[in-house]
Amino acid sequence: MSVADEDAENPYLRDPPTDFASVEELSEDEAREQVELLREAVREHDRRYYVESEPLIADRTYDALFARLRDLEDAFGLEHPDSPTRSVGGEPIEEFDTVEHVAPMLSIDQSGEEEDVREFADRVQREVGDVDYVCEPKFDGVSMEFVYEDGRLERAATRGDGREGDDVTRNARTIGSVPQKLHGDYPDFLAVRGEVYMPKDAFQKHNRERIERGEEPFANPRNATAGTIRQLDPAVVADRPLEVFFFDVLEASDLEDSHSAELERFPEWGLRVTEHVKLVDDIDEAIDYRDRMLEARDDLNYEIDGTVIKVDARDAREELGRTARHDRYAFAYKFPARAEVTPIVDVAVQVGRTGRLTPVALLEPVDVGGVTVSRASLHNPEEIAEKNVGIGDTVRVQRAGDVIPYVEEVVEKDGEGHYELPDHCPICDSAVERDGPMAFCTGGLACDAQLRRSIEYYAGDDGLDLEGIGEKSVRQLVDAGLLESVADLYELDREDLTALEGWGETSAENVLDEVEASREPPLADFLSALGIPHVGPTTARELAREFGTFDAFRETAEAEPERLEDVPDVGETVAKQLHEFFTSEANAAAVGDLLEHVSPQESDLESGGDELESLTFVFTGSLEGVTRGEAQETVEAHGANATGSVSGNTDYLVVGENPGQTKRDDAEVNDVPIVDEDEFRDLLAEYGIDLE
Ligand SMILES: NC(=O)c1ccc[n+]([C@@H]2O[C@H](COP(=O)([O-])OP(=O)(O)OC[C@H]3O[C@@H](n4cnc5c(N)ncnc54)[C@H](O)[C@@H]3O)[C@@H](O)[C@H]2O)c1
Repeated sequence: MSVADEDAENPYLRDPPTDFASVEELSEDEAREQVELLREAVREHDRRYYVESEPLIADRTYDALFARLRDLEDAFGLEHPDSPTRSVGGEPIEEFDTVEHVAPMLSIDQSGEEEDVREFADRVQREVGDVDYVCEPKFDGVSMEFVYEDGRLERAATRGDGREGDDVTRNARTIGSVPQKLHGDYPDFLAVRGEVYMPKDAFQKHNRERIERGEEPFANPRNATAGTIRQLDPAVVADRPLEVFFFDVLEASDLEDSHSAELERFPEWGLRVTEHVKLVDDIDEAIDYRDRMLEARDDLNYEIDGTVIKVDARDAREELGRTARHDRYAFAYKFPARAEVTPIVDVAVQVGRTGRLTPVALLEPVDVGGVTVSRASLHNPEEIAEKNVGIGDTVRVQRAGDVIPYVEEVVEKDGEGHYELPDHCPICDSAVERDGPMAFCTGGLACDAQLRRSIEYYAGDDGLDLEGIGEKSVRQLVDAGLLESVADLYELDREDLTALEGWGETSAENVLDEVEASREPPLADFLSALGIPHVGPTTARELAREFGTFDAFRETAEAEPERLEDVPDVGETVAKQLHEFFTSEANAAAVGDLLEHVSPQESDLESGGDELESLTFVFTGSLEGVTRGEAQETVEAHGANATGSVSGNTDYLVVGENPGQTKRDDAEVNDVPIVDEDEFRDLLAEYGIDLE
């Protein structure tokens, strides 16, 4: 990418500005540069949104970037056929067959402003005269093409880039409202467009189950749908409740002469249509329709983000034509973002690494500062009682920085009383105990949630950073009975792993190599990996620096905890936590088991200088001659930071053998230089540092 400063991140990727200087204030060169950055960012946002289903920014922010790009292209004559303003959506993904659509699946021109809707109607009037419009809800789901030949479902595909999409027929067949066979007097060939979605109630239930199983919940029903339809295993899709509304004919061997006439036939053929379709004869009525739907929105069991106004007559549609991106016969009149006040639909309980229970409110999705929020923390039972929050209450939701949203206050009380935590753990059924304002599951590592989280932490960014061991694989390994403690990681063997679904020789080998390479971790990493409350990588580094060996540290923690307070970063609370941790029988046993397999190295954190100060390194894959932990320790000893994940603040990603894909992708997105081991050694040599 051609950015002036190679190390700078594209400013439109994360937290981009949405207020721009007027286009007249830019010189041509500035405009060109901004257009280039915007194109690159919009392409990346499209990929994250359509392909990964994990957008980085809110839709409103994306819309502002897109509009800016279009404005600049128009004002400076910079249109280009490869610009994202000239195409739709994302590329198809590799795992599915790519299929060409029967007819292009375009996007819809859209706005939340009444004056833009009127402008659309004026243009229609100018070009084709008076028309009737069909008004429909704009479903916020995933757009798909369904092809029926002789009444049989032959193919279902995602929109992809509008021309080609992913063939997800096997998944679509598991959706109850997608007929395998049409009824009545259907055309021999029929390609229809429909929107697949997850009903709101099913979404809440599904998210609750995910939270309680310790999985990451989906941000909103649209993401849940997109993530589900792209599952490789149709059984997973069948297990998740999806529905469809059909809303357009893409092509048919026998066409009606209006959209409304076609829609009327859909139910006759078994194609589900929303009951809210309305035929109107002028734009004022279409605007009224949108206002009424805005009021009805919360009563529907599916998400809508506006209404679509479509010219009814087929010949007028044809005459209006299309641009590369959208059909000119339709316009989406979007709803404004929701207010940050919303009802609590349900409460799920999350169990953390230390057994702490966190109640999570499941909300009707609501817009908070441009981000759709569908869950919010209720923190702890004391706070719930204080705020008197219960299921059904309407609450105000807040977000503070990156922290997960929380319920600030009740604005409308639905019933008496407040939510009470269960007295048994939802995962392992052990008794729940209160400790001050908080509640804990007493199951310890016998509780699957605590066990999984401890292992994930040990293997995670703040622990020993074992690539290939993350949330999904830990769940699989625990469910298969292969891990009953953190130490069991060191007992895994090839046969166990390759017998698991989705594991091949290579992935098994990589994980075993990672585990093997972690047998002599730097002391600081080992201390952090134990997951002792309040002891993260920074405190662990200070402790390692102070005590040098694990035994010296443990003895002090057990016998003279007050001495720990001499260490920077350690106060009375942390010293007490450390003492309690090492004097608990269960923890002592768990640490003892680990030490059978692992020998933390003596720390020499003090020995370096500060040559690498202000640099941040991330390592991935295995290096020759040294472990990743040792490489990290070396750069840290010389004043640099070594972190577990790549962000805009990373200076170098050092890539060894079998590197992780996510870190590489993140480095590319953030424009972080990627160096191999030789380059890394050369870089250190420039500072007179030898990697041994
Ligand atoms: N946050 C991000 O990074 C990001 C990235 C890309 C796109 N987006 C968002 O996606 C949207 C643009 O995506 P898009 O091009 O898919 O447009 P869109 O989803 O807003 O509108 C077009 C879609 O509307 C659907 N639709 C629903 N009901 C319909 C009906 N009754 N009739 C016709 N079509 C109907 C169609 O399936 C069609 O695909 C924007 O709102 C944008 O903010 C966000």
